[in-house]
Amino acid sequence: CAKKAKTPKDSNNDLAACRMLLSELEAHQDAWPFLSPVRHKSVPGYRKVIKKPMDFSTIKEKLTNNLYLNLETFIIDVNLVFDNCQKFNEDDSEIGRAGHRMRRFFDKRWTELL
Ligand SMILES: Cn1cc(C(=O)NCCCNC(=O)c2ccc(F)cc2)ccc1=O
Repeated sequence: CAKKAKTPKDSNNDLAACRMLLSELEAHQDAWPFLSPVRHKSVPGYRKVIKKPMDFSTIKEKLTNNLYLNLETFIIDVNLVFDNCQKFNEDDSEIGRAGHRMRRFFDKRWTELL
């Protein structure tokens, strides 16, 4: 089917949805490893292994500075947080488990928006 043209209203709705989703992520009890950038000085190997660090505070900053074109580009950054977490942490670790729980929560919430 033909792509629906994006109106300014659609973009504003996307922006509101991103803000809402981000605030729910930040409020989640398992969000603590993702609230601020990983301090690579105190996490050996992180800077070498993770090429594109991302965290919820950086996403919030990008949202505030209008750097997300739409819901899709926002979801790409949120998934980057969880992909980085899976890459660097064992599944059976505190932070690894938190990452899996947060990804499951996020997938459920944004699909409820569609
Ligand atoms: C995603 N990731 C995070 C870490 C990591 O060490 N992250 C900081 C944990 C310590 N930070 C807290 O405990 C905290 C932070 C904010 C807050 F509001 C309450 C508690 C290491 C590897 C990795 O892949």
